[in-house]
Amino acid sequence: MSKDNEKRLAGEAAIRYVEDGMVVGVGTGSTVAYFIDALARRRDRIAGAVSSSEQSTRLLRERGIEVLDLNAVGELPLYVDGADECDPHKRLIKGGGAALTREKIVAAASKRFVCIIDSGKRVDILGKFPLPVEVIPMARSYVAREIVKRGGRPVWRDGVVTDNGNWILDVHGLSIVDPIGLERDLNQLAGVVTVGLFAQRPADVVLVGDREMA
Ligand SMILES: O=C[C@H](O)[C@H](O)[C@H](O)COP(=O)(O)O
Repeated sequence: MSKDNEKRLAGEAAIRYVEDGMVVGVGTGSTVAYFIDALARRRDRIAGAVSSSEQSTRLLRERGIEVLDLNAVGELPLYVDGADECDPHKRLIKGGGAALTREKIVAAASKRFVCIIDSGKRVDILGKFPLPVEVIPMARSYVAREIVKRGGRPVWRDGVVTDNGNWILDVHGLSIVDPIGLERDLNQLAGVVTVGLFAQRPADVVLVGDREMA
C-alpha cells in the first residue's frame, strides 16, 4: 500500500476516538490533513478544535470547524497528530514541519494522544530522522556548539521561521538510545525553546494506517 494511502487510513481511523461534544486537539502535517477532512464530516457533533499551527488553523477554518484558544478550554480529552518517527514505546520525533512547539503544548494539555503514521515512520531506535530543535534566533550558534559536544551534527533549516518567530536546527547523526534523557538534557540549554522528542510525554495510541500498534 502506498505511503499516502496509509496516511489517509490513519487519519480516517483516528475519528473513532472522537466523541460527541468534544473539543479536539489537532496536530499538523500531511497525515493530519486527512484527519481534518474526516473531522469536517462530523463538525456539527464536536464543540470545536484547538490547533497546533497556523497551517492547521487555516485548514480547520476552511472546513468550517471552529478553532478555539487553548487558554479558554482547559484540559483536552483528545489530541490527534502525526510524527516523523515512532519507536516501539510510542516515543516520537516530531517537527519535520516546524510545528513542534505548539504541538508539544497541545499534547501536554491533552488526556489522550493518538498518533497517526504510515508504516515507514516506525523505527527501533529514534534518530535516523534528523531531530528538530526550535531555538531562539540569537542562540542558534551556541545551541549548535552544545549539540556538537553531544555528538550531533546540527544543520540550520535556513529560511524557515516557526509560527513563534524562531529558528530550527535539524540534528543529524544521533542514535537516541535514551530519548527521555536527551529530551531533558537539550531542553535545559539556554535558548532552546522545544526539542522535537516526545519521550517524556509519548503517544498513548499509535495508528499505523488503520491498525493500532501494540
Ligand atoms: O512539525 C510537524 C509535525 O510534527 C508533523 O506531525 C510531522 O512532521 C509529520 O508530518 P507528516 O504527517 O506530514 O509526515
